[in-house]
Amino acid sequence: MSSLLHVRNLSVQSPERPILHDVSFTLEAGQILAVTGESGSGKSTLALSLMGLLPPGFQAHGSIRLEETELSTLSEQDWCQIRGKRLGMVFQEPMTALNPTRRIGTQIGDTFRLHTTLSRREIGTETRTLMEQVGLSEAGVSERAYPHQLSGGQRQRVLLAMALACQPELLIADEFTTALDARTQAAMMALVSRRCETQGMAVLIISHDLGLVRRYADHVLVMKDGTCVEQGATTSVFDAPRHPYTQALLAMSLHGAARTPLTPLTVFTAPS
Ligand SMILES: Nc1ncnc2c1ncn2[C@@H]1O[C@H](COP(=O)(O)OP(=O)(O)OP(=O)(O)O)[C@@H](O)[C@H]1O
Repeated sequence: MSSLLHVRNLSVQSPERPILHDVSFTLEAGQILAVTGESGSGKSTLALSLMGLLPPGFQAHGSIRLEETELSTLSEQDWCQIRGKRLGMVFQEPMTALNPTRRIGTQIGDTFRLHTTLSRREIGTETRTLMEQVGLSEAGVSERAYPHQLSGGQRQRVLLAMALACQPELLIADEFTTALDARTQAAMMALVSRRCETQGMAVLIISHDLGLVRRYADHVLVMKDGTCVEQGATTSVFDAPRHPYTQALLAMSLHGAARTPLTPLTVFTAPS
């Protein structure tokens, strides 16, 4: 079976220095891959590369294939056909991603207006269905509400609704549950997992919360200094980590530091 996402030898250079070095991995439909590692290890840069959203001046080399589409060579016009439709995205800070002057129902509907030919009436129905699925309706949130009238968790649900609207093949989620309470986090992850099971959506989730990674991810990729130091099935990596850095990360999480951003660890590796 060929993979949904196929990343080969991805390297990224900022105007000042190399940021990612030769990162390779695959992700199958219906699976959740968690990318973890200390702050500054390049996790967000990896996510931005996959979405064609690297900052100006950054250069990427290598191959990123979404099924048959090579993403690394797409024009900006082609990217607009893929983002929001085949690739859904959710980030940690919902306030910057939402337009403060527009009602949330309109913003969720925008995704349909941009990527489908649904009628106004159908978009209204789809928007209400999505709001139910992400738990906004149950919380009494109206589609006529503005972002500032919502809690952080509710705004994050709006973003998730927008990301899921067009039933993307791949959802990229960068620390999107980090600021949420445990109950909301579990509800959001349950929804995402359900989409993986029922629609075969694949998820690349960036998280430093090793409890969440262990609970939801099928596979895990551990980053350090822009390099993937270890990857594999979550159970294998957690039960028998091979790299000293992964061993140190797991040991640290056992001591209760899992939900705070991971600060650089000093890991002494025997010279090879
Ligand atoms: N816009 C930018 N310009 C220059 N350097 C950047 C920029 N964005 C990120 N970097 C650098 O790239 C490296 C990787 O950053 P990145 O945000 O990808 O790490 P991260 O693992 O996601 O960290 P965190 O967990 O803190 O979000 C860091 O050294 C950072 O300083």
